[in-house]
Amino acid sequence: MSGRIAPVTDAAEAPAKLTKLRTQDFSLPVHSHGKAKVRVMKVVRTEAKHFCYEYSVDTTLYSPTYERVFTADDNTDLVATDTQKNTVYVVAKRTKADSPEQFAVDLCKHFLSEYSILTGAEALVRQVVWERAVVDGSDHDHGWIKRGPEMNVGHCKFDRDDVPVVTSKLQGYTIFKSTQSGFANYLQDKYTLLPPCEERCLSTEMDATWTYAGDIDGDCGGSFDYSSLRTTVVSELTKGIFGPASGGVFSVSLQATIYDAGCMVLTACPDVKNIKIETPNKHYLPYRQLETLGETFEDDVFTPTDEPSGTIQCIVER
Ligand SMILES: O=c1[nH]c(=O)c2[nH]c(=O)[nH]c2[nH]1
Repeated sequence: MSGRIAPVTDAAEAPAKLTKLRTQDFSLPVHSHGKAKVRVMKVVRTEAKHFCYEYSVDTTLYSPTYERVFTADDNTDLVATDTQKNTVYVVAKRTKADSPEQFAVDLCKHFLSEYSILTGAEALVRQVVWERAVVDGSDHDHGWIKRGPEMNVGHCKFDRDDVPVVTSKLQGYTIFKSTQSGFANYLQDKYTLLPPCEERCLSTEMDATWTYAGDIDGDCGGSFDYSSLRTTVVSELTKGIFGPASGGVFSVSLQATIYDAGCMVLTACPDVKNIKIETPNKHYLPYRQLETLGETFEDDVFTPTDEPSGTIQCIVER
């Protein structure tokens, strides 16, 4: 936005402005407008404890009528992207959402009920994960810590006269296994340098995206408890990758491990229709030069590398 605000002159008096240079019109099959990365922190204060929800929100609005904004210099009834930004704060004030999914549904619902010109609304809500601090073994009532790049993401696409379609994502869930992983029996040819191994470290910055099986209540999208479903999804993924706390589970490949974990999610969560798991395989390479330095490599000193990474992914569906 420019800092200079010129008064809007009466169109009848104003000299005509040159507004287009095109010599031909073409069709406009796709258009939308929205605001990206609106950051908001909502603090909920109860007598016993506080809760905090930090979000970065993208909104997108749809209306075929808005074609005229692109093609005919006509901004009539356009919900400005600045208004969309303000709406994020107003809905944050009013919402009872305790999940990014529910906040996304509430935002879409607000836009559709407020502006009849809209045929659809979309919200992408990325939640920064603040972890309650633990002091002397107890959960702190208002202290928080942020660890790692992890985000909880909720997405809602709500077309008028349809039901909201919600997708959930766990982004940047970064894990490391210091044993119980190997990789062998793969194709060996003249291009292969990697030695097979029965013992290695396994690490990934996982993204998991899941969709829901049943219809969401068209009125408010409130029929799923997204927050507790997410807790179950994350705990099944964690269990699937690491195995039991004592002893773990052996990973033959990242492929086999993420399929196993995906199946566990679908078994534990009947409301989840499918889950996409994306795992860049971050390699911890044995630092074998230790031997040249007079030390012995005993599966203990590694060089962390995340580039290049393997890109292992799958969708597991019921
Ligand atoms: O779990 C793995 N899967 C692969 O496909 C692969 N490829 C590779 O070089 N290392 C690994 N590890």
